[in-house]
Amino acid sequence: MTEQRRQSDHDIDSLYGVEKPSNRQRDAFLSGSIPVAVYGLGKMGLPLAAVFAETTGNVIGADIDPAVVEAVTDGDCHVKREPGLPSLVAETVAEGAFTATTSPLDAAKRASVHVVIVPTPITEDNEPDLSILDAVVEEIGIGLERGDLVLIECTVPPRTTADRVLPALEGTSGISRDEFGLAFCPERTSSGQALEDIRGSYPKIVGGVDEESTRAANLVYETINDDGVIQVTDATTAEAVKVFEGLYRDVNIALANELATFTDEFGIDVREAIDVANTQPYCDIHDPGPGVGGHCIPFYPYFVIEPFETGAPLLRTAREVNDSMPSYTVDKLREEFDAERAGLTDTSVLLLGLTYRPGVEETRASPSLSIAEELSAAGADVYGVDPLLESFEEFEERGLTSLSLDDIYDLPVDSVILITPHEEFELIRWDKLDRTDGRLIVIDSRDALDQKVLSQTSHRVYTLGTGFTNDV
Ligand SMILES: NC(=O)C1=CN([C@@H]2O[C@H](COP(=O)(O)OP(=O)(O)OC[C@H]3O[C@@H](n4cnc5c(N)ncnc54)[C@H](O)[C@@H]3O)[C@@H](O)[C@H]2O)C=CC1
Ligand SMILES: CC(=O)N[C@@H]1[C@@H](OP(=O)(O)OP(=O)(O)OC[C@H]2O[C@@H](n3ccc(=O)[nH]c3=O)[C@H](O)[C@@H]2O)O[C@H](C(=O)O)[C@@H](O)[C@@H]1O
Repeated sequence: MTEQRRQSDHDIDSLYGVEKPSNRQRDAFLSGSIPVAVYGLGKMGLPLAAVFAETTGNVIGADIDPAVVEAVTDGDCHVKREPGLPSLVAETVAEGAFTATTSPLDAAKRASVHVVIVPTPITEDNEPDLSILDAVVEEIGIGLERGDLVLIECTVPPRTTADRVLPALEGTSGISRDEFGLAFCPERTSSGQALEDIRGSYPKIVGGVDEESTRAANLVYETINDDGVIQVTDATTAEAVKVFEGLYRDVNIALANELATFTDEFGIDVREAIDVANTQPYCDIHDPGPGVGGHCIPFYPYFVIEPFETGAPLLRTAREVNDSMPSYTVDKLREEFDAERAGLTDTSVLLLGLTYRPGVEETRASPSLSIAEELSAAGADVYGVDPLLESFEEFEERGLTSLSLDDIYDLPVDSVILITPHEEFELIRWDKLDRTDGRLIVIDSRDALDQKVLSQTSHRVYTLGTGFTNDV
């Protein structure tokens, strides 16, 4: 770690508009004489701050959550299931390369490079909520100095950096826009592989509000991203790149989900048809499932649908299709119980996997939330297992009773819906799961269950996008 740092170059303490050769600026950045502040130390911000600390030796993390700051200060890693992150946080904190504060203003006054990676959620009305970003930008503006560089990494609607952040920084700091740098440099990382992605699974994108901002941002990210940096025309282009990645994904998943609803009428395994269609290079249909969760993909479409006049019928329709999948999943189960003329009332349903995807302890927009709600409303007894979750409050509010994986064998369960295929579910002993009166109905919404194992049971298994796969 320390061998990366060059001889300290104390007469360079900022990057924007500095009339020094780029290699001298790079050496100064690597020597730690240009302090970096990272605002937001969550799933994305903590690994990012740790990598900058490893690289420059001089990072101040700012997070308004005292528990987060306390953990970092103690060298602890509060973000779970990120390979390599606990040791990197411990090392960089022990080395004095990484400190944390609950005051963004304190960080802003001490840093010359400001990296913002705080939440940019949407409101109940699906409007982008940039209030957290605005708050951080205001603090940075107060602490801003000439030559500073501000890098926005959190996903925002196109035009936010140029039309909202830039004027806010000028207004709060009193410094004119040609005396500090501002660029949009989207975070393209996936939870569970954050360090690998940040260090260069794919290129970093940078787009500045002016050429000098783009140049300075490029210099910063070239020090941490081994796959290189793509400089785009401006900040809005960079914002569009990030949002387009997410929009592509939401629309593509919607196509896969809509195709899956043809399974029974076509009488085919739609998943097989998708896999084979994807064997030619210009087809990449994604996987059908019970819905699209997380705090990114389900929300990015609203960063384009809501703030702009231009119509977005395709984006809206894709959201409707994906948002219909939890009900579609419940309907598959309902059809089964209706066939027995029992309906869902007083049946017991076990939900396997409540987070939005395997291995990530996140439940925002998770399909399991609406599936639990709909089943409870239909009069079913709903149980749920998720080995990643410690709190089930938002599910209990929806009528779900949480269980540990070991408890499921004592349950008088009539049906099981596999929603999120955590690897722990591979240990389930399906032959020990039995229904009191009749055959256990299993809905595999992710095509994740071992059909060989299930074929040795009498369970009726319906796989979303495939149909019945064990209908003896
Ligand atoms: N989670 C993901 O997979 C990805 C997220 N992103 C972007 O990164 C942003 C952050 O995502 P995560 O790290 O997952 O969120 P997170 O919820 O895990 O962490 C956000 C952190 O920001 C802190 N925070 C909130 N308000 C603050 C303020 N005013 N000042 C300082 N810190 C504040 C919170 O205490 C929390 O620790 C997202 O909004 C998204 O735009 C981008 C790519 C991937
Ligand atoms: C294009 C892309 O892969 N973007 C990533 C995505 O990460 P995220 O954690 O949101 O996971 P995801 O794999 O997109 O899954 C989102 C949701 O969609 C579902 N999903 C995903 C892929 C698929 O074929 N079918 C499907 O139903 C998942 O089950 C999940 O509920 O969004 C991140 C983000 O932008 O926040 C981004 O940085 C990540 O690289």
